[in-house]
Amino acid sequence: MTIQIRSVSKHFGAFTALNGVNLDIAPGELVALLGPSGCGKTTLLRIIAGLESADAGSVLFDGTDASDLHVRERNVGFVFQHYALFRHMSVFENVAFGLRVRPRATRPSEAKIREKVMELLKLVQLDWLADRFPSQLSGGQRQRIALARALAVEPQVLLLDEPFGALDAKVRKELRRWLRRLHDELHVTSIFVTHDQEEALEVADRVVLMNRGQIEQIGTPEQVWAQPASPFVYGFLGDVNLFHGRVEDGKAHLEGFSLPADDHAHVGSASAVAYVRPYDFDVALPAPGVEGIAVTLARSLVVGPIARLELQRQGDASAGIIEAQIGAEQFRALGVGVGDALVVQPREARVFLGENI
Ligand SMILES: Nc1ncnc2c1ncn2[C@@H]1O[C@H](COP(=O)(O)OP(=O)(O)OP(=O)(O)O)[C@@H](O)[C@H]1O
Repeated sequence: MTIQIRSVSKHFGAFTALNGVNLDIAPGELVALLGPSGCGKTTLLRIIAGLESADAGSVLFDGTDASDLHVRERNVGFVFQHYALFRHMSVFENVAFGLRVRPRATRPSEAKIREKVMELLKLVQLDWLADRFPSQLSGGQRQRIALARALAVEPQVLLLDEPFGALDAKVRKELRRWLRRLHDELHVTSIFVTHDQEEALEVADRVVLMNRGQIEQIGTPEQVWAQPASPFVYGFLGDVNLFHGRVEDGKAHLEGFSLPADDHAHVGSASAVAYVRPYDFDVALPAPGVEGIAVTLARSLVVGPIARLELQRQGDASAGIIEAQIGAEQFRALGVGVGDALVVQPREARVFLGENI
C-alpha cells in the first residue's frame, strides 16, 4: 500500500497544527515521524488513520483519495502508547476481537480464528500467555499483544503512536529491535510516531523530521544524521554546540576559531551559525602553536571508554559551556583536573547562513 499525503493542513481554532504537509510512503516501508512535543506528529497520524479530518489537502491510499473513507474502511491497524487492551478479556480474546466483530459473512470460523490468533501470538513470541489477562502482563508484553491485536485483521497500514513511550529504557530498546525484525518479516507499510531520535534512527527506513506543523527533512537515518537540512534538524538529532559568527568569502569565522565553509563558497559576506557535535573537537593542552579556543575544564565525567567534558571559555564567564567528548584514555593522558586550561579546536562543523536561523 502506498500512502501519499498531499498539502495537508489542519487548524484547531486559530492554531495551525499542520501546515501544507507533503509525504510519500512506499509499500512496505517503515517510516518514523519524529519531532518535539506539539509539532503535529499525532495529528498527522490521526488524519492518515481517518480519526481526524484535514482542513485542506488529501491522503491517498494506493493512488485513491481516502479523505472521505471512514476509519473502518481504511484497513489500518493501530497501536497507541497507552495500552488499549480490554481488561476483562484474556490475551487470546483480545487478539481475536477484531475477527470476532466482523460481519457474519466475512467472519472466519472458530477454528480459523484460533489458528490465526495462535499464529500471531507466536509471531510476537507470547503464545504461552494466551490465557492470561492484561493485568498479569508486563508493559512490554502488553504492547506486543496490542501489536498482535492490530495485526489480526491483516491491516494494509500499521500506525503506531509512541508505542513504547510508557516503557522503561531497557525494554524500549529491546522492543524497538523486535519491531524492526517483525517488520522485516511482515512488510506491512508502517508509520510510527516518536519524539525519541535514537528510536527513530534505529528502527525506521526513513525518518520524517517535523517542526511546528511542517516537515523539515525526510531521509534515511544516515542522511538526516550526516546531512541535516536545517539548524532545527541538527539540534534535534543529538547534542550540539552552537557558535555564532560570519561567513566571509567561503570561510566561517566563529567565536574563537575559523574553518572552511565549503557549502557556502559562493557567499561574499553573511551572518552564520555553526554547529559542532561534542565528538568533533580536538582537545589539547595549551602549548605554542596549538590553535583553538582557550577553555578551562569545568567538569568531567568518564563513562566506560568515553570522557564527557564541560569546558568554560576563558575570559568570558557568561559564554555558554562547550561540551566535548573524547576517549577516556586520551583524557587520562592529558592529566588535567577541574580548573585546568585546555584548547579545543573543532575538526568539523556544520555552517548555516543567517537566513536559516
Ligand atoms: N483536539 C485538539 N484541539 C486543540 N488543539 C489540539 C487538538 N489536538 C492537538 N492540538 C494541538 O495541536 C498541536 C499538535 O498536536 P499533536 O498531538 O499532533 O502533537 P505531537 O507532535 O504528536 O506531540 P506529542 O509528542 O506531545 O504527542 C499541539 O499544539 C496540540 O496542543
